[in-house]
Formats: sequence, structure tokens, C-alpha cells
Amino acid sequence: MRHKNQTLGEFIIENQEEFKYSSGELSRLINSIRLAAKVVNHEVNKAGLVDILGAAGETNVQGESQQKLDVYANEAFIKTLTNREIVCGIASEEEDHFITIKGRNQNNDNKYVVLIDPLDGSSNIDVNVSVGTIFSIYRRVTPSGTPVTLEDFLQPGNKQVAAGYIIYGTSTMIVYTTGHGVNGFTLNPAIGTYYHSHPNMQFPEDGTIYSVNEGNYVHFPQGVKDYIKYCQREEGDRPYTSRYIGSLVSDFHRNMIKGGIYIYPNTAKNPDGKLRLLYECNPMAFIAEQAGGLASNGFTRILDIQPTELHQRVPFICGSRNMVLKAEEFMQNA
Ligand SMILES: O=P(O)(O)OC[C@H]1O[C@](O)(COP(=O)(O)O)[C@@H](O)[C@@H]1O
Ligand SMILES: [Mg+2]
Ligand SMILES: [Mg+2]
Repeated sequence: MRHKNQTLGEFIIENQEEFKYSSGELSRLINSIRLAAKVVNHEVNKAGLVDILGAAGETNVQGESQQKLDVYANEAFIKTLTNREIVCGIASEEEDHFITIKGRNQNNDNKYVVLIDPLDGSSNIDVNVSVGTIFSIYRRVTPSGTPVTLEDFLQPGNKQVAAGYIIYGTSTMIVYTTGHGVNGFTLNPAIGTYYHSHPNMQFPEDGTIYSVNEGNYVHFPQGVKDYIKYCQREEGDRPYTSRYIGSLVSDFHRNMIKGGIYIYPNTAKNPDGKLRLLYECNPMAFIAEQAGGLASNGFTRILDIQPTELHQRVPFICGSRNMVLKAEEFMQNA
């Protein structure tokens, strides 16, 4: 049963049984992400007023200069998840290695690991353009009671039990899936409550929007160049509209609502692309597929890629079903 006044908390409880492990742990997990998102949202909304803009002066494991808000969001999510004693490990874009989280009385009984991109779209923070947070949740594979290991994090995306993102945009939303469709909840900042504003979100099968950083065009694989030319050709419902915010979460969200495709291909400079498989591509691919869309690296379904490293990158194509199939066709025939 769904009604516009249903809160996220009510929805989580009402749909708990859908979740095969359903011990309430997942609900507590989603609730803690909801809380951390509010803390980060509070800071994002007044970013220009407090000393949270600009670089933090450190470089992360990706060799990227960390923004102050990257660090703030990273700490907020790690603290909130740790304090709730429900995860046994966290991996983050901003942490070189995974973090082991002890449960009650320092035990290793917790069953879930969380992989997170605390602040997505970092290049947009200082210019007041929408940014996000991305999360991916797995059940551990090593026996509970033992310390978490890298193996628990390097699971293929098709093993995710939940995934989602928070978008800090004109409004703040949480969009997530536990493998039973995709639902979106909008924050009413006056009372700090999320409401079920976007039920059963679906990617239109076709779309007329393509999102790619065309500034890198000359470095793209021939197949991607051919697909972009196809999008720009005066034919049928084309040329498509080019829209690129530069925040994966925001470009994905728009394309899921309006119909579109997001592409971040490999280039000579980035032979594996830029986006990270574990905490950017896998969660967005799970949401895309649950919303009737598709996600691949042009050749392989993202969710079937076996991860080998915590921060590995992959080429990423994601969006409306027929647009992704067309892009793959160009890439595989190039
Ligand atoms: O500036 P570019 O090369 O187009 O890259 C933009 C892409 O990189 C990202 O900012 C990478 O994410 P982070 O900001 O979390 O590092 C994506 O959100 C975005 O789609
Ligand atoms: Mg990111
Ligand atoms: Mg990030």
C-alpha cells in the first residue's frame, strides 16, 4: 500500500518482509543511512556560509584532491554506521583500505558490509550544483564471528542486497532498492522527514537525452564516437539533447525520470574509465536494472563483473534499455 504521506520509516517497516534475511538489520541500516544523509544535507545546504567549501588539502587513494565536503561526508557516514553496530565493515572512496567495524561488546557478529561514495560530483560542490552520495550493501560471505576480510567487499554487483543514492539538489531525495523495485523519498526539510514521493521508479525504455563529457571526445573508443554521432544525427527523434551535469547521481536521476543514457568510457588517459566499480557503478547498475534500465561496460553486464580491487575503475554505460543496447551495438561493431 502506498500513499504520498507515507514516510520512509513506515515504508521500510511495511516492506521489511520482502527482504529475504529480514531480521530488521537492513531496516536499521537504511535508517542509519537516512540519518547520515540528513547530517550531510544540513551541511551541503549552507555550504557557502560555513568553512566547508574548497579543498581539504589531502589527496585520496585515487590521487584526487579531497574536498572538505568529501571528508565531512565520509566521516558522517562512517560515524553513523559505526555507532549503530549493524555493519561489520565499510569501504569508502575516501579511505585507502576497508574499515573493520566491531559489533556490540567488540564482537564480529554483524552481517553487512557497506561500500560508499560519500560525496559524488565533488567538482560541483563549490559551484552550487547538485551532488550526491552513493551506497551499496552486501551480506558478508565470511563466517560471522570472524573479522571481515577483503573477500566480503569484492563480491560481484549481482550479490548486492540493497543499493541507493542521496541527491542533494533542488530538493533532497533518497532513492533505493532492495531488489524489489526502486522507490524515491523526498525530504521535507521543515520537519526532517522523508516522504514517499516517487513510487516504483522506471527508466523509460527509450529516451532523447545523452550524458557524456564531450570534452574528452577525441580520446573516446571509436564505437563511443560513432554512438555520439548517431545521437547527433538529424534523423527520426534525433538529434538527442546533450545534458551533462558532471555529478553521476544527478545525471542518472534525470535520465531515469526523463529517459536517457549516461556514458563514461575508457580513454587513452584512463584505460579503465574513471568511475569506480564497487561504490559508483555497481549500485547505480542495480538501481538501473530494478527500474527497467541497463548498465554495462559496452560488452559485459556491470553486475556480472568479478571485482579484483577495492578502488578499481570500469567504463560505464547506463540508462534507458534501448539506448544502452544501441550504444553497445556501436561499441561491439566498431
Ligand atoms: O569531470 P568529469 O571527468 O566529466 O567526471 C565527472 C564524473 O566524475 C564524478 O565526479 C566522480 O565522482 P566523485 O566526485 O565521487 O569522485 C562523477 O560524479 C561524474 O559523473
Ligand atoms: Mg563519485
Ligand atoms: Mg566521491
